Amino acid sequence: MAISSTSVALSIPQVLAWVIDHLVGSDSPSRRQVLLGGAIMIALGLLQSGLMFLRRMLIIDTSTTVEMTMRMRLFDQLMRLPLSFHDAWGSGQLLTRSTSDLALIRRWVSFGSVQAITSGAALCVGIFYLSHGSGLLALIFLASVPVTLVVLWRFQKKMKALTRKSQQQSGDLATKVEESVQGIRVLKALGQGSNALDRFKTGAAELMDTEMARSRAQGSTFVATSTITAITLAISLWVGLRQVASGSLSVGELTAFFATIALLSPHVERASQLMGMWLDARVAVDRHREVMSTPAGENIVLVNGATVPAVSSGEAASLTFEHATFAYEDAAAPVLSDISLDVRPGEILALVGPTGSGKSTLLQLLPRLYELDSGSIFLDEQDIAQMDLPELRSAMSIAFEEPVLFSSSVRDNVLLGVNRERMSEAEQEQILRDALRVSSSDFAAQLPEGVDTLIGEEGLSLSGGQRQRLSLARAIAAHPRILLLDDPLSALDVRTEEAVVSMLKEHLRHTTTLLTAHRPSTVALADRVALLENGKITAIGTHQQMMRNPSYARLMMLDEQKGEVA
Ligand SMILES: Nc1ncnc2c1ncn2[C@@H]1O[C@H](COP(=O)(O)OP(=O)(O)OP(=O)(O)O)[C@@H](O)[C@H]1O
Repeated sequence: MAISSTSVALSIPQVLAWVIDHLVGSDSPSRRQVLLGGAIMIALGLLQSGLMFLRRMLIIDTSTTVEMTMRMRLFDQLMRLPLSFHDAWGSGQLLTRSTSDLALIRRWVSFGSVQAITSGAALCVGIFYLSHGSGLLALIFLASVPVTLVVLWRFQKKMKALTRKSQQQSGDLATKVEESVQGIRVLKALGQGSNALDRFKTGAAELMDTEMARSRAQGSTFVATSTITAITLAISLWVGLRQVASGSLSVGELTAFFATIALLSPHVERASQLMGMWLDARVAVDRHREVMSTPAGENIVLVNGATVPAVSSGEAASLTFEHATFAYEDAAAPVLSDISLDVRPGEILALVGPTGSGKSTLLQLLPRLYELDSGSIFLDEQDIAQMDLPELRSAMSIAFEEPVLFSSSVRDNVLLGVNRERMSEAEQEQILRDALRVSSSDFAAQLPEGVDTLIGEEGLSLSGGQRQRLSLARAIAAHPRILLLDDPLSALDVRTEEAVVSMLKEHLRHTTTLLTAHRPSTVALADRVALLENGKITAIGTHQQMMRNPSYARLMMLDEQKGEVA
């Protein structure tokens, strides 16, 4: 459509030449000839408009589909990428890559690429028509093309670096906004709002400088290409008039030449703008590829509708660690080294150790949020490294130290890991009630709309303890074969903790549970305790046996004292 409409537009000057040479130049043009000339020009104009309309209609669907597909694939990739990737990337960078970068790509697909085709076609058809009239004039125009290309080549070299810088700075700025909004309470409480604003201003000013440099480069290139076009026109006019005077060119042909040039020059002048748009899209595609080409390895979410299996309940499983060693990326030393440990089916094992000893890390190795560097972990007799991730993860659920709730109802948050499709409403209701009861989340019934109250970022704010209890309810609701609890009761008062501990103990009889704990009252849940020090298990036994271990006794006593003070 683009090529057709451009060809039609460029054929109008040819009709104009015929009108001038045969009608204006003739002594007595017939009424029929005048009407025919006018009718042909109007018909061509209408045809061109119709083709342009179709061109726009056709590209809308394609460009929005391209954008949506890329966005979905990016989100899918983000879900699959390992935690080590997310640890290293700022959230703002991922945000801009999934929003504004994709909008730049859509702009190129829907407008830039079509414009490039239109300009290319215009130049080819235009040069054909120009050479048809006067070869010399066509040569003058052609001579300006390499000069324009050199200007554009220099422009794109400069512009590419600036475009990359600008998109990177936009991402950094988005990260700053995200962090400040997330940490708004800390900033306000510490009176750091103005400092945060200063940091933001610095980032915004840097982005503005880059954008100004881009605009300057674009502006000066526009001036340069326009000047080249103007000089070409001036030379053509001088040569053309001499040719008309000498009779080697008709007035109609000269008029057609200038009418054609008038149609071509916006394409040449707009070349820098088009190139800017192309570079925007190209850099955005490179940035998109950076995320997409990172090996994901997690076959868990599929764009085409396959769903992740929910947590499946079943027999409690045994867990065996054999010389498991793990180091975070770029860390000098392993966080966990040579861990060997047996957890029996249905056993509750507490991991106790000083802050930073690697307890949370050990829990996160089980669903393979991080992969072991050496050694193995067996679930029953199966090496988890050989298991399908969906199968492995459906055997367990985890409550993290930082309880995360989604913008949804209490019900949806608690039943997140439950396979609701295969359950009746009554069964779901029963599971929800049990999970809320065991986690002592009776406050949910008092919320404005009970368990249907919207919570999370866009809903009602809950206290730290309430969030922690709902997070615990979510972990236990699915009755997993293995339950991982990362200091699940740390935000609860002593009395609530006691109530939860006694109910949990009963509830977890058929679940293998690994929990991290600081307080003796939480350790009371466990059948056995493992002491983790500097990434190694240094002792294991029941709480009573372990109290003979001086390090363990010191840790427990310190925590008991803290509890009493509190
Ligand atoms: N995502 C991460 N990337 C790099 N290092 C990390 C990461 N998470 C934790 N660490 C480091 O690993 C070590 C162990 O952290 P971990 O959270 O497992 O300790 P912990 O025993 O659970 O501590 P706490 O009792 O305070 O929760 C710490 O030194 C920490 O700085």
